[in-house]
Amino acid sequence: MEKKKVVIALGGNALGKDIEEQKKAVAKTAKVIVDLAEQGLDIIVTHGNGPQVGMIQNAMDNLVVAGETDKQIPLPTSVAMSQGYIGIDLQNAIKYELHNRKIDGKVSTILTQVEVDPKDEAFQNPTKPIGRFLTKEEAEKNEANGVACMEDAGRGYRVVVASPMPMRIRELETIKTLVNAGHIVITCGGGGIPVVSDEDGRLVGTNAVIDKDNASSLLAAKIGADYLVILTAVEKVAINWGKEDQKWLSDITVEQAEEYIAQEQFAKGSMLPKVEAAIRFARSAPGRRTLITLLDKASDGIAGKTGTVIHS
Ligand SMILES: Nc1ncnc2c1ncn2[C@@H]1O[C@H](COP(=O)(O)OP(=O)(O)O)[C@@H](O)[C@H]1O
Ligand SMILES: NC(=O)OP(=O)(O)O
Repeated sequence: MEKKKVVIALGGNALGKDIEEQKKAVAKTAKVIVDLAEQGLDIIVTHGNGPQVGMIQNAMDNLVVAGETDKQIPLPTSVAMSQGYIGIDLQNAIKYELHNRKIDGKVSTILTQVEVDPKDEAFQNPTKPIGRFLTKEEAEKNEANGVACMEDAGRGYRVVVASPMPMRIRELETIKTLVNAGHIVITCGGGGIPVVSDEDGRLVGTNAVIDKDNASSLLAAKIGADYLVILTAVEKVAINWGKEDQKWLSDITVEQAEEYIAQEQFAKGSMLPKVEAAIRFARSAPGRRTLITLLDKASDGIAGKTGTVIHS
């Protein structure tokens, strides 16, 4: 019997806030991933890069400020860098966990390019938070210098960049080949390196950060996954989030999810893209389900004991 395929999308807390924290965080994340692999599931891992890509851009911009170069690093190049350094830590942590459990598993990280539509309206309306949280004063200073900022789900202000919808995963065939060969595959890091096709069919990076949950939903649909698991900083999705009458959701249909979206129950740039990604995945074929929960609760969630499941 064919093994069930699960796409696991890792949020910020699975990676830690800086390079030191990342080393520790991925060790814990790797245990969760290998637990699921041991249940006989084919695992494809994706991850975010919001804090990391902001940090890289900042570091690169500081080189310009320091006069060490006059060339700014394009955002898609920073996305590629984030895929590399997050991917290698994840890959090595999963490999080590497999080794500790005496499992002879294969793990690969794929630098993944994701095509977007250059006419996507998102290029005119930046919504993707990147980098660290800022104070209101820092955000206002950025705005005055032409750097868009936005309040992020009640947690502070952050720089925001364009986040077009992912259209096509260019390395899809490579991903399928490696999954079919039994690899745990790390792909679509940071939503994928955003590219557009030029007139000669060349792929050219474009200034954006694709939402990793949207990219994960597209990937899950295209590789025929059974389950999309979005691991984040909350055990369940809520309505009336942060209010006195907050209510956790365990199991909702896509129609109920759409009603809640219409009521603006989910914050833009954080929970909203997750729920929208889940809806698109559920609609891509019958029986497809998305679980949203905490990293530590992934196994319990897959066993139906916790988390929020969104289905047709
Ligand atoms: N309705 C909601 N229910 C639960 N969490 C919500 C809701 N609206 C906003 N959030 C926030 O969204 C966060 C998850 O989004 P985010 O931090 O962007 O995810 P990621 O883990 O992918 O980095 C939660 O930790 C919570 O603070
Ligand atoms: N690219 C992306 O969606 O990153 P986060 O999940 O860290 O926001």
